[in-house]
Amino acid sequence: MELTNITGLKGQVTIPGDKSISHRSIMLGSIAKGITEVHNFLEGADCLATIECFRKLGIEIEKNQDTVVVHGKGLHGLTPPTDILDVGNSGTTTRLLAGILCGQEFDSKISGDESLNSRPMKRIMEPLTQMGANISSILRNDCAPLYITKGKLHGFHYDSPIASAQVKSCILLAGLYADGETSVTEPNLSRNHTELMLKEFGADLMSAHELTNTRTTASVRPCQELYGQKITVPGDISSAAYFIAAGLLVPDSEILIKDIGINPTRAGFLKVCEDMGGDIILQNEHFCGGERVADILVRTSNLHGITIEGSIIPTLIDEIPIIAVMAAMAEGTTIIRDAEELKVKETDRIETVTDNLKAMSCDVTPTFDGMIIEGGKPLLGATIHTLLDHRIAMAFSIAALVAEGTTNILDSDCVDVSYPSFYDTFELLL
Ligand SMILES: O=C(O)C1=C[C@@H](OP(=O)(O)O)[C@@H](O)[C@H](O)C1
Ligand SMILES: C=C(OP(=O)(O)O)C(=O)O
Repeated sequence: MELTNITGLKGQVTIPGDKSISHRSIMLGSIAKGITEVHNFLEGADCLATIECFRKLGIEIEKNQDTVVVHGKGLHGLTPPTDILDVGNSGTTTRLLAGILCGQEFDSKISGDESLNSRPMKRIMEPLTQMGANISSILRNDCAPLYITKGKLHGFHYDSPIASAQVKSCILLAGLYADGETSVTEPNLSRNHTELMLKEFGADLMSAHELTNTRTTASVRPCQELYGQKITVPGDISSAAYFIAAGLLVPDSEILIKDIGINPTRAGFLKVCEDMGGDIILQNEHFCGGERVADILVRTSNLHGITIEGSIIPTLIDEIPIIAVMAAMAEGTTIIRDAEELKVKETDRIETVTDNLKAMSCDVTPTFDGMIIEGGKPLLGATIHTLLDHRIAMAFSIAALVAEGTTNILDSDCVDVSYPSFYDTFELLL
């Protein structure tokens, strides 16, 4: 995809459904009793992989336009898959599905693409094994393919060394099949979509803000059944982030982005935009199925560098590539630290972000847990090596809109993983 700089992005856009919530709607819908109707489901490759996995586990899932109907068969209604479960590029599918499969009576195997099969799975294998699960890495390298056989899960408390919603959710979902209470404490609060949705489905769950002892513990008790729900998935803040950044950076722009999920455990990006001096206004705030939603009005702004560290990091982890692009255009220095998790995403995002920013003539230094960006110098068009990482493709497409000359985004089709219509949305604003 070749892109050049532009001015004056104007108009109103809606953004496809949230990826994290779409995954969870299929998973919980499948193990709940009765029908779950999901509106504004994200038809990205990752979420479609989740649908295919649950179909292989015997669940009927109908898909028409943006509505998905899941015919849930109850907590113990999944049936043995006849084939390996292919999770494609999706870490979320892998780790949450593994939690559910550890509670089943049958054997299963999970595998994905080359990037997925190189991502760390010890982070779930270790606590699941402590719970009594039988889960192993087939190649004995602590990565997928994973092999799961019947175990006997017992209630368990896990002190997670990392703030990861995938680890937390995996343990809580396994906890639905345990013989007692299961709880997870994380060093900082990660996105709590699993906790919110489990509650909607009738689980006996206490989430972080309700427990007085610590803000970062969630616990679940076994229950008889979950019950199918009607879910409207809010627009994905991680996808909206590219258009918010475009609105802030592209001269003479004003964009209204409708119905975006702004769950505080997820929307750290909005605070960063404000702290950098961005002109952002939230309108029409309301709740939808336990999730906070708003319209976001953004106008071109002069940004300045800031330091981003500590407990905000898990609330914006997927937005760091686009934050880095904003930092390159902002006056002064931006420091990002405590973000070592970036190394184990679809690519090592410390490396892919800093390599590509350097290619665009930005003064950036990678560090062991983040990066230091000296902003304010013009970016120059370049060839961007996405390494098939969707977030890199989208973040550098925005950089291309404000860079001098032409930028060539290699393998730009990888946006299909989380936002197949990404380039079409742009057309609406030109
Ligand atoms: O739970 C989720 O839906 C996700 C959690 C995050 O991963 P970690 O839990 O590994 O940090 C995030 O990076 C990923 O895109 C989606
Ligand atoms: C890291 C991501 O997703 P996952 O871990 O589900 O592959 C992402 O979407 O940026």
